[in-house]
Amino acid sequence: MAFKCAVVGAAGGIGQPLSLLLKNDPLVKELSVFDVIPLAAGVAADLSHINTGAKVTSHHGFDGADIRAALTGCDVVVIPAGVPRKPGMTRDDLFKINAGIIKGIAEAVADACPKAMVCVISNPVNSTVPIFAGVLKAKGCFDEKRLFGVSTLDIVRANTFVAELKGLNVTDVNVPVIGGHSGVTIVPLLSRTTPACEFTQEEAEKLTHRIQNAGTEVVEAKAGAGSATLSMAFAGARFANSVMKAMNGEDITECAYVYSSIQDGVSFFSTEISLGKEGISKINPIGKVSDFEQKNIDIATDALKANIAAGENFLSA
Ligand SMILES: NC(=O)C1=CN([C@@H]2O[C@H](COP(=O)(O)OP(=O)(O)OC[C@H]3O[C@@H](n4cnc5c(N)ncnc54)[C@H](O)[C@@H]3O)[C@@H](O)[C@H]2O)C=CC1
Ligand SMILES: O=C([O-])CC(=O)C(=O)O
Repeated sequence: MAFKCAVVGAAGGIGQPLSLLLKNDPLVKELSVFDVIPLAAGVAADLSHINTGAKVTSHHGFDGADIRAALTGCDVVVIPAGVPRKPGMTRDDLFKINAGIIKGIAEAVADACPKAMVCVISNPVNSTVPIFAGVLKAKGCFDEKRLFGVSTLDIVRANTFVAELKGLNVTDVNVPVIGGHSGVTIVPLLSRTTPACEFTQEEAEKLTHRIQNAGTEVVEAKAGAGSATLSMAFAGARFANSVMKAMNGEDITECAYVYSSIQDGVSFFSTEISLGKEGISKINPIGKVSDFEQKNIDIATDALKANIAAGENFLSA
């Protein structure tokens, strides 16, 4: 079975290559391209000339009716809408603008496609996902199995950096990355790398630091012109494809930042999740970790408490 998939923020740096990758995904039967800016129509016209199966439709505009029309009938909604970082900013500095953007999109999802699988890319993910959940709860349609904060780029990066260091074929490597998606909340579980790898303490510390700061590496390299777009499009398309494969009955495991009671003290956390026809079928426990990783999990949990509270307070203000 193939699905109707929307990209919200489709004219942006991530949105355009993400839409391209989804247009090329055989599991997408219709690609609904949405952005507030009129460029969405041009992106859709461009994509529509590609001879793959997905039919392309497009909507744009600031009127709530436009986004609701784009979302109607969608099975999967992927959201890279909102402002990216510039050098010197943290992801939390984006909260002021992106919190409001995410709230509006969540209201539209609740009205137009409350049963869709929702994949939130917009930063700060640690706070935008709690905001999304809060809006759906208020609208009476929150299904914790269908809301995902996309942290896949952290896994993609960890796999790449470990393969480079250990001389492995990168497509064989899998490093679970748990916690959240910013700075110290990003916790790679190098001890659980497959295929099994040994790391010295120095290697583990250096790799962890690089994975936690990889977003900043790109922000600085782009020198004011934005943050990761191409690697994020790749990661977002991989995650959406995993969700759709699971909707078709395949057993799939991915890490994602979700509503979870796995970690004491926080209501959202990323661990490995099993995906099925109805979204999350199981949230896997953290499992065995090294002392270094446990210390990082504790630091991440403290930081996440504040990020989640910021999201919840935004809605109650
Ligand atoms: N989760 C992750 O791993 C990553 C997240 N990001 C985040 O993704 C977001 C987007 O980044 P870029 O594509 O580089 O930014 P961009 O500025 O190039 O594109 C954002 C797009 O969102 C659109 N937009 C703004 N408000 C909207 C609304 N209410 N509805 C629909 N579209 C709207 C804009 O018109 C623009 O086309 C940023 O918040 C960034 O921090 C970026 C990289 C990785
Ligand atoms: O660093 C940023 O601002 C964008 C992002 O989330 C990433 O690249 O991981």
